[in-house]
Amino acid sequence: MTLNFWKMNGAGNDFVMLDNRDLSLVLSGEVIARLCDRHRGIGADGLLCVEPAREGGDFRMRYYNADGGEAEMCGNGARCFGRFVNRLHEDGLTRVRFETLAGMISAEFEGDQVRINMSAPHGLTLGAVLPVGGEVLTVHSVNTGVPHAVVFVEDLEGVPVREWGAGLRYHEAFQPRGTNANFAKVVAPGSIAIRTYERGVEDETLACGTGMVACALIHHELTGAASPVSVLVKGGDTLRVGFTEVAPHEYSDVTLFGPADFVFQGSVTL
Ligand SMILES: N[C@H](CCC[C@H](N)C(=O)O)C(=O)O
Repeated sequence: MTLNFWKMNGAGNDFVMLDNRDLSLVLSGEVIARLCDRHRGIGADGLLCVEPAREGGDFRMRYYNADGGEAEMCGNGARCFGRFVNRLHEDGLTRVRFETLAGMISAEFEGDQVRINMSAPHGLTLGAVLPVGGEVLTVHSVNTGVPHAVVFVEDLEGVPVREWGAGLRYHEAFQPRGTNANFAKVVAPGSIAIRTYERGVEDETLACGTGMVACALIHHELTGAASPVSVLVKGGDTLRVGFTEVAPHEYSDVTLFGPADFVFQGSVTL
């Protein structure tokens, strides 16, 4: 089997992109993990497939983590997915709606920047006190398409992200599905910096879109910071998270605005 792919990058979170509109590709989790392997494959944090719509969208987005497991949603991946399907239509689209396991997502294009309208966040909780890695952390959580734990710290650079991240990712409080783990610090009101340990990558990534949204919403919850919140990620990009608080701890019109770049095109024969 020969796969023609694009490698794309959303603020440092990187992906293999496949056009499977004819549903001819049937890839096992093992093959996806091999494609994402940084030593034995192309190398990526995840893989996205374009599939035909089933529920009224323009397309269906399938997202798989680097370990080959399917996840409900990927914020950086959704921006790349939007640009990828636009490229498949000779960049003739201005807006695209796509189905995900987390609900309908839409993307609008501004050059190489993309604004996505996220699914409604849910399950927001504040202030759980959890033992992690020999420390006791104050942990907030919210599902922004996938589950996220959020810990605000003073010294972001000093956080043992792999140790604390894995500790939260596998913590009993977040089982059976586990969670992504984010560590954030306030740079200024409405401006935060974050680092993320991603479920299914099982390591820190240079950016996590759903994690940025989770941290921005928690920042608003804790400080009242207005929309949009600027989020500086490990890879050095700053993205914007917009939202409307429609009731206490309830949000609509949640958007994520940032880059989605084509890196290279290729083909692999398996
Ligand atoms: N690793 C996440 C999915 C990808 C999230 C991240 N890459 C993003 O940009 O939102 C999970 O399994 O919940």
